[in-house]
Amino acid sequence: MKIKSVRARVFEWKGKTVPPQGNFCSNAMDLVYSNTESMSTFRFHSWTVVEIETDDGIIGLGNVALAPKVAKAIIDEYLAPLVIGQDPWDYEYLWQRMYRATHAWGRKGVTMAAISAVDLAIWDILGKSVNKPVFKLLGGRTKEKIPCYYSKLYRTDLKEMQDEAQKFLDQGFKAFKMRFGYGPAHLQDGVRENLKSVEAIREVIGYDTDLMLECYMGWNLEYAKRMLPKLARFEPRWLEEPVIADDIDGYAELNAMNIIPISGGEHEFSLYGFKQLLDKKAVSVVQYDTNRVGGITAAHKINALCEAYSVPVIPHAGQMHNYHLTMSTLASPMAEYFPIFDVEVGNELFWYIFDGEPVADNGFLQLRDDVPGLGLTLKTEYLDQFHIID
Ligand SMILES: O=C(O)[C@H](O)[C@H](O)[C@@H](O)CO
Ligand SMILES: [Mg+2]
Repeated sequence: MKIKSVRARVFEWKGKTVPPQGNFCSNAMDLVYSNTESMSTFRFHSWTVVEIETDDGIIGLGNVALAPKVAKAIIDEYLAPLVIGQDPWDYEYLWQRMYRATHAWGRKGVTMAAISAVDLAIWDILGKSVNKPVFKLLGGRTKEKIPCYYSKLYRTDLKEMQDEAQKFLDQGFKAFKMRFGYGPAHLQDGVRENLKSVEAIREVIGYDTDLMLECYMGWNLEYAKRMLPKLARFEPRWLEEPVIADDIDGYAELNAMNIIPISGGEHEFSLYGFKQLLDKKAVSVVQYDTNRVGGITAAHKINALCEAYSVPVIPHAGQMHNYHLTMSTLASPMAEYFPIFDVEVGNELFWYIFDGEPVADNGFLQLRDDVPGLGLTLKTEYLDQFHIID
């Protein structure tokens, strides 16, 4: 079996969107002077879909959400020629070809995300070629079903947030992630607002349910150090990305305070990046995303690394490419889950592009043994609401 063609298309959402409501999630731009458009860097309304076809007619599907147009250019110009004509079963060799050929200017960020998309499509082909779901090629079923946490709860009106939490508590979710709206720029008022929002959610979900707190890199080290003791009474399972991804020492310092476990990794790339985080004990929960970190070939290795360091892996965003790794890895106890919503931040766009995503049932997800590959197909229902760049 040989790879015949690689097609990367950008799906730009042109349909209805929910307008941003104030600062509904702190983020790295909050600390930059004159940031009137902080939320615009945070929302992403397009996605790159990669289809790789083999000479025996199998089509593998991959995807990448970071900087979609740039990712497409990297795939078209640099990655496609490296894999066309090759045997997809040589996936490690192909991964190394892509990684090393782009190393001088790639390594992390959008290049690694583009490599991820190609790698995902290759694994989809492998599964389809032997009629097995990808998780069966990675070690198989390590759990009967995957526990998942409800991920949304952006900072809006507190009553609205409470109603949202109640609705999904009633649907059986036993773990929730909420977002902070405020950071250092909002001074003491913002500190109070942040605490009020966590209190409001705990009021609804109680203390027998897990609660995770997301900063999305919108804080700095000094602010995070002040916040940790104040947040401890709410018993969060983790505090996510308190500082920017490059401040690994900052993560390590916060984690060493041993007040709240610190999580991160959704903006880290490659096996080496994760080794650094683990060596420094910078995170207590690893949250790579398979469509950024180097695809399944890289994520599978990172899982082994995390197992050896006894650090759990709870990948970013959920979605099929991550669920297969969660299912096949004992070190991965849970998945993130974005439900179907109107298009707002962008995570939910996955539902509009692909069919095959499992729907949570009572706080659990199931992967089927009888669906080969990654189990995704392109959805036709919303096609007319996308502008597609071929
Ligand atoms: O952890 C997450 O889910 C991410 O940080 C989200 O993708 C981001 O959009 C914040 O909601
Ligand atoms: Mg996050």
